[in-house]
Amino acid sequence: MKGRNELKVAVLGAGTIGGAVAEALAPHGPVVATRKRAEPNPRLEAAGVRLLGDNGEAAGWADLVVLAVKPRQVVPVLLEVGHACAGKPVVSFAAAISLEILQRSAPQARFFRAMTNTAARIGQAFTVFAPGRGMEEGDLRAAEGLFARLGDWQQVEETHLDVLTAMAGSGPAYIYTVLEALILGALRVGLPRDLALQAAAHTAIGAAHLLLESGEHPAELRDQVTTPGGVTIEGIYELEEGRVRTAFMKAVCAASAKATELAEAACLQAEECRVRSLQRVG
Ligand SMILES: NC(=O)C1=CN([C@@H]2O[C@H](COP(=O)(O)OP(=O)(O)OC[C@H]3O[C@@H](n4cnc5c(N)ncnc54)[C@H](O)[C@@H]3O)[C@@H](O)[C@H]2O)C=CC1
Ligand SMILES: O=C(O)[C@@H]1CCC=N1
Repeated sequence: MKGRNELKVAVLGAGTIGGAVAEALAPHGPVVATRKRAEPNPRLEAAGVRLLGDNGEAAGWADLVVLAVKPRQVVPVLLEVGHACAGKPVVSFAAAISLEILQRSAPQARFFRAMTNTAARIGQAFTVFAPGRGMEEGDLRAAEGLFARLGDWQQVEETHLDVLTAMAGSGPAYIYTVLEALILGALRVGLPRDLALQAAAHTAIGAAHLLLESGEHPAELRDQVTTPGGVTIEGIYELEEGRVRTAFMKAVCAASAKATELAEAACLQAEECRVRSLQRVG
């Protein structure tokens, strides 16, 4: 494989995640993207992304293919473009679609199964990935180069990907729920809207950086804020009454269980698609 800067990348499915990936990569090398309807997309075009209407043409042109269609579209798209992906690394960002399904749908391609989040749009995502079988020299470097454009990244065991989908992939939705609630609380007391938003967002950023940089446990860091008989403990007391920690634990468990359920449904769908395509050939 060539170094990332010379790689031609095709993003199949330039929606929320595919669009973010295409935008992040375009300043550093040639990128084409496809969508279901290839209508003009000024934002992607301004970023230098060329839109194509044909997945096979896009994949055939590329050195590295990114798959960012909805999970139910993954197998049909791979059956459509498998020949054009032959001998190439393919990065799938689809939730719940296992390496086994990816590899069986396009056996001649080499797959990475990855999960990222919407902060990829500004290069601040956390991306996790597991490589499939048969990687060639340079594949890992090319994929890591791509993930680095999206933010921080880490290689993980595939078995962790469903729960990481519920954490790193879905996570921004939970954080926005918290931030929205904090803003609403401040509005209720009468803080101006913009000031409430700035205070909530910057406080979340600072708290997350301190957690990563200090290496201290979140409970320890929370304790440092909580003055005996002071202000914070009144807020913490209300949160505990609302069983907020239980609610978040249940949220991650439920989302993770859903990812596993989707993975099981995806296996059945993959089998149905394969049978239908074999019947068409026969
Ligand atoms: N939205 C999120 O926060 C995250 C989503 N993902 C995964 O990324 C994938 C895409 O999700 P979103 O970006 O949210 O969906 P989306 O609906 O915004 O984007 C999907 C795109 O695929 C296009 N598309 C549909 N059928 C196609 C086909 N046959 N050929 C080419 N393009 C086609 C659609 O036109 C659309 O632009 C999913 O598999 C999801 O699990 C992963 C991480 C986070
Ligand atoms: O909700 C979903 O299924 C996707 C996967 C992670 C974030 N969004």
